[in-house]
Amino acid sequence: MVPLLTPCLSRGATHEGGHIIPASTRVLVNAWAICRDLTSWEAPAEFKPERFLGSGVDVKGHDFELLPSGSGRWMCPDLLLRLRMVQVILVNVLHRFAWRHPDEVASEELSMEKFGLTMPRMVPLEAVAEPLLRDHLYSGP
Ligand code: HEM
Repeated sequence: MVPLLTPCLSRGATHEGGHIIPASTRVLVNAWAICRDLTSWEAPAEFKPERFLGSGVDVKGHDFELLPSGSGRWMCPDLLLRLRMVQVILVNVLHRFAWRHPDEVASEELSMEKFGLTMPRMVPLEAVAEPLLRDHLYSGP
């Protein structure tokens, strides 16, 4: 995740969410804080992908409560490719391997993030992959 979107400069005076933004103001949108806002999300810090089932909220920049790739003219041009790649990679690794963590680890420890330009994990994720298919299906062409 990228916590702060690309800095913008207001061309004219405007107001947003009760705040006055004078002309020529440098504005940083805090996407991290937006997607943890309790007025939009229930238990935002919990990993609950099912919250999106039937919600109509997506990541393509139309829903301002969730902006992992920004929005509008300056949003990330890689978004659509990335959405496809995530599906292809995830389906492949889940189909071919059973995954588990090597040790007993509390789930809170697993989800901790480190702040920066991007937000890497606090503790690197270790995972053990056990093949689910027959051996010859893992060899190259
Ligand atoms: C997980 C991977 C990625 C994430 C989370 C991500 C996220 C973002 C975000 C949040 C922005 C700022 C959008 C805004 O300010 O409204 C951005 C901009 C941008 N991203 Fe990505 N990005 C990713 C991967 C990539 C890749 C692989 C490329 C290139 C191949 C790329 C190219 C760009 C470019 C060129 C911009 C600037 C767009 C502009 O200002 O016109 N991104 N990205």
